Amino acid sequence: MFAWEKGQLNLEQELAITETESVLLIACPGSGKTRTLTYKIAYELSKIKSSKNYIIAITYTNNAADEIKERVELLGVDTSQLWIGTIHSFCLEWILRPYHQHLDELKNGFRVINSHEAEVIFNELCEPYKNQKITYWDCGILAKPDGYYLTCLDKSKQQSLNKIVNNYFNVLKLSRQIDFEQILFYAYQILIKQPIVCTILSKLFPFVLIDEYQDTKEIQYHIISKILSANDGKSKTVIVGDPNQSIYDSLGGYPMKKNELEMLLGFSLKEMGLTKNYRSSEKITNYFDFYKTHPNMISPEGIYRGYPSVITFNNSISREKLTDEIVKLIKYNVVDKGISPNEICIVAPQWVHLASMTRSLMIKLPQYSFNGPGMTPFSRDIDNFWFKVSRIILTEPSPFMYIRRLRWSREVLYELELVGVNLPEITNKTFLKLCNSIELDEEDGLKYLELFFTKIFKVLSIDISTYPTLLEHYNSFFSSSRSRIDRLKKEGNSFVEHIDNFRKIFKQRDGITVSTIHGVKGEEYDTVIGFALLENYIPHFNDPNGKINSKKLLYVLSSRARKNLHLICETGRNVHSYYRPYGLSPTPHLLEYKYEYDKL
Ligand SMILES: Nc1ncnc2c1ncn2[C@@H]1O[C@H](COP(=O)(O)OP(=O)(O)OP(=O)(O)O)[C@@H](O)[C@H]1O
Repeated sequence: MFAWEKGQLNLEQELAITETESVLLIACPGSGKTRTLTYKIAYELSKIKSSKNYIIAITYTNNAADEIKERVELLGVDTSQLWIGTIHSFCLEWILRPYHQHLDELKNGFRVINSHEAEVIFNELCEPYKNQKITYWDCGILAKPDGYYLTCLDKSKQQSLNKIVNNYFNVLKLSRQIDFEQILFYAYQILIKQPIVCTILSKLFPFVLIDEYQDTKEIQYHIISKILSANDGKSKTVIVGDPNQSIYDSLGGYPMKKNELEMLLGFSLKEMGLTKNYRSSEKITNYFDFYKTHPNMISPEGIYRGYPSVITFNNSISREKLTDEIVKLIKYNVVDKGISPNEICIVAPQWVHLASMTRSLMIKLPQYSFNGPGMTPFSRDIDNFWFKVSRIILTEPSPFMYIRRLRWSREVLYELELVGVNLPEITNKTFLKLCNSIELDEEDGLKYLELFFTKIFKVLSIDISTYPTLLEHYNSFFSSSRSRIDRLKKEGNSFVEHIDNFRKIFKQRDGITVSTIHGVKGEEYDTVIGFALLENYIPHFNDPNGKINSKKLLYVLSSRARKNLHLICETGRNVHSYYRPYGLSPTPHLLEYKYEYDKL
């Protein structure tokens, strides 16, 4: 049985790990959820009785899956019976690929399109609706157990949108393609039409862990419950998350109530909690407590508990002086407070505010490097074969990255095997060695990758044009990257094409981070600087649950900080001479909170 040394876990964490019944684990920010999940997975792996069983862990992002998997490996546990990934990967790997023939819509094969490809189709279909101002951005679709729903709240557009979405589905059907929402929808259809699939899967999985349940969609709860409920409660689960940090309401994510979950699962859940915050100072924990929307216990216990935090609020700075104000705060934190630039994060509610801010800061602070948004030359399209190869090509062969790159190599070889490429001589180690041995003198990132791909596949004697899946993925990878780069260049990011910028995507945190609130979910920094904290952005102007969602966003933003927190509501954004002469007002919850902020 997997065991740990005394002091590595607190009592709450230990109880959650050793509990033999199914658990709903409510974890406050910074409570060591990742550590607890890592040990829980290792513990469950060590309890496995049959070589046919798998421990399943569903994470919100592929990055989280990578991080948890590596941490389990570092604990020295054999992970060959661990499957970890997002719900989309889970549905593809365990339901759609093995059982697609049970569904008329998929029985002749299918290909998953990425968001860029979906955008291209929608852009064309929206053309005739230009005068109604309907664009791709209105075409959000949410899969629910009983069908697809539009996410656009503007009722006047809905009739046209229904037509567009119908046409979109027809285009996909004709080309035997499916998108991300359809992955979930069809997976669920297979489970309800073929209960035997649920039975088979439930017998394979003695334990299923669901992370970030507060951002889980209704159909995802149904998919997991259908499987778990098929084993008369013998398959156990831990469902973990924090209802206070549920910020994906607009995408259909919500923390399902315990009794509803139990109804779906057909068995009861023991409610447990992680209440000790190891991240922030007492001052910061007390500050963000105001924004909670669900009652919870939280007690600061970490090494920064007594840190003399500085919390500031500025609602008088003008938009013109905003960059200078942020420069001042960065210098204050680095020079006066001794905080490393890597530990500073600048956050705003929307991407649009961040791209220009990153550029201005890069000019004013050339001595620091910035990890800004909108600089990524290709999307993290984790299901694309060439994206998987790129991860290996664009990362350095360092001891620190070895385990990760070896796993990526294994994934690449597995994908090749799936499409019918036979490489009996090549192991993950030899594939990695081969990638490490190739040297190219090319500065343009896309050309570099093209040349690299050609070289590797020449050495392996693989003609990709004879493998339709590889070719489709190749075209999709390059066309979506090209259009992304063109857009970024038009916006003024001239460095975006350079190979060094491509390499940055997979680098560990390096420099000051600039991100949205949604983007910093799960992360932690010594100092957090938030700006554009204004009505219409927090909450979003068309959010029907705006009041509560605004609190949740402020909760997530403030709870990322270990030491210092700076909140800015600049004046002069979206000025309207009659009804908004000073621009948008600060987010109402910030004004409501009568906190005694520090003065700098
Ligand atoms: N038992 C423990 N003793 C001391 N430190 C701990 C313990 N467990 C976790 N930590 C530390 O607490 C910090 C926060 O942990 P983690 O990032 O896992 O939080 P989290 O619960 O996922 O937070 P959030 O939900 O806000 O993203 C980490 O630096 C971690 O090393």
